Amino acid sequence: MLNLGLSPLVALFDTIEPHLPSARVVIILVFISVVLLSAITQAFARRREARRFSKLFGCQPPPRDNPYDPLGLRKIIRSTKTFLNKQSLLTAVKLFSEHGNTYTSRVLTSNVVFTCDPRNIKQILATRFADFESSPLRGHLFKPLLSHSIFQLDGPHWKITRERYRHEARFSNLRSILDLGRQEKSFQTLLKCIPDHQPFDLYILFRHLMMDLTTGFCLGDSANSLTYQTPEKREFAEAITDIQQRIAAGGFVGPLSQFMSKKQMRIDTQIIHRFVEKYIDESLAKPIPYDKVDKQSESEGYNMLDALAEFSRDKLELRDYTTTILIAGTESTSSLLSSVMYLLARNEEVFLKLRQSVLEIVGREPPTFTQIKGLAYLRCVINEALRFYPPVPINARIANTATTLPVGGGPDGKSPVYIHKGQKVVFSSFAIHRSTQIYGEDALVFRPERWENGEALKEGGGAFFPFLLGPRACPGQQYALIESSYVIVRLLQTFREIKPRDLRPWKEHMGLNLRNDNGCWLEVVRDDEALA
Ligand code: HEM
Repeated sequence: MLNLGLSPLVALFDTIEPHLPSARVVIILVFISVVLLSAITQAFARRREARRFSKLFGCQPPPRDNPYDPLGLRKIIRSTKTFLNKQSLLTAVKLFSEHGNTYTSRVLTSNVVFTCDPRNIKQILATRFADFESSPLRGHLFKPLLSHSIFQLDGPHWKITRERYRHEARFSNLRSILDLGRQEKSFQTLLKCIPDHQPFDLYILFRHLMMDLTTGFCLGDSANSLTYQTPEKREFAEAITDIQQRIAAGGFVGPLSQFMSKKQMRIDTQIIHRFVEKYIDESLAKPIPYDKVDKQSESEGYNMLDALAEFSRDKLELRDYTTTILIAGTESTSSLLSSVMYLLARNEEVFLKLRQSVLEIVGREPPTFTQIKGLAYLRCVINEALRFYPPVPINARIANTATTLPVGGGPDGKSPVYIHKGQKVVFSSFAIHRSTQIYGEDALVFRPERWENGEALKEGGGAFFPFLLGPRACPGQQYALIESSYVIVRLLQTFREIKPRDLRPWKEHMGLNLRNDNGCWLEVVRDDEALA
């Protein structure tokens, strides 16, 4: 062997080799370096872009909620604690009063913007609608229950789905889908469950009522939650209630949802899919077009599944479309109904005024569409209940491009705010709806009169959005309003007194929809003149 004088080097290698990191450690180190490098490059690129936006549009950073919390860990612990103590919404209101209507908070590696300024809300939901998305924030939460539902889509696919609800499911023609006969039948069943001279929880009854009405609307068959349920229907109703709570919990814990057990969610999903698919098979077996003779009204016997099956024979698609509405239309409306009755029971003057207007305009008979639309004071009461307890009290979007919010930056909060691609913006209808700047000094008083003559909304859009605003506003808004109005009118025709039977204060319960954790305990007095 040639002696090149390398023996000292070989000896050195022999000494070092056992101490060299294994291949796995090298891979991890390289991975961490790449992540760090890309984070640093991204931070520099963002800083450059922020400077450009500052020059172009005068953007300035908003105040920071947790400047001494670089990883946002304190923020995460605080948010989890307030969520568990059922104080999230009031804490959010407090944070806005401390930092102003727009501020940022560090949450792990990202800077989240929180806003309750109507001008920013209008920008996110309407003016710059195309700059923001929602599917990256919640698409995964609905899996495996839903695959490509409207909740999980943005852009052109979302638009197509939205149009199909409008035209194929006929959401654009309310009178052709809202079956008032079905409403009356379910209302009569509800009445049988309400005891005389005894406290009862109306929230539970409303939840069952809405389950029955929504299954009737979506599948053409009631879940019979208010009466005798077959074991199959009971299992389905329980599964769909349970899964909504799990989806919501996943949303609240954010990235930690990866560590939550998905076992019960999979079981619920199987039950719901099996149940809905049975109706899909039945619907697909019917000849098209479906029999439309012998109907008292355009909407009689309408169900969304049959309407959609006239256009699509795809089982998965039909399952997604119907299951979405079973989720969107049940708890939201029972939450609204409970809030209205909770507030009416505590505001006797409003109750009496509303009852008088119902008896004058509608009388004792079940209301018609036209009569419901003519009940102006009822609309004021519903608006005020939606202002107080919006069923969707908090929401979020993620920017899909570099963009701006019109206000919230700088020491006076008047400058625009730069939003980088991928930045999350959280906005709260609960906070805006309680703002004294918008609703005046009596913002925390239940006063439906503020809605008369559009007085409450003189500030313009963005200050009241229980159904959201812009292209993505709730497509079921009119449906939900007429459906709820029908039930409230019938209750007011039937009962001449409603008394609260729970002295505990209202307490937040955040599922997919907001409700009172203590339910809606009431006692009612029937009007002898009411129709049976
Ligand atoms: C009081 C009752 C209701 C309230 C307060 C309400 C509120 C909302 C809100 C705030 C959104 C927007 C969610 C978001 O994009 O972040 C929404 C979306 C939606 N709602 Fe409602 N909703 C109600 C009832 C209903 C009903 C009865 C239906 C169907 C019959 C329905 C169907 C939908 C659908 C399909 C979406 C998704 C729209 C889209 O992403 O384009 N909702 N709703």
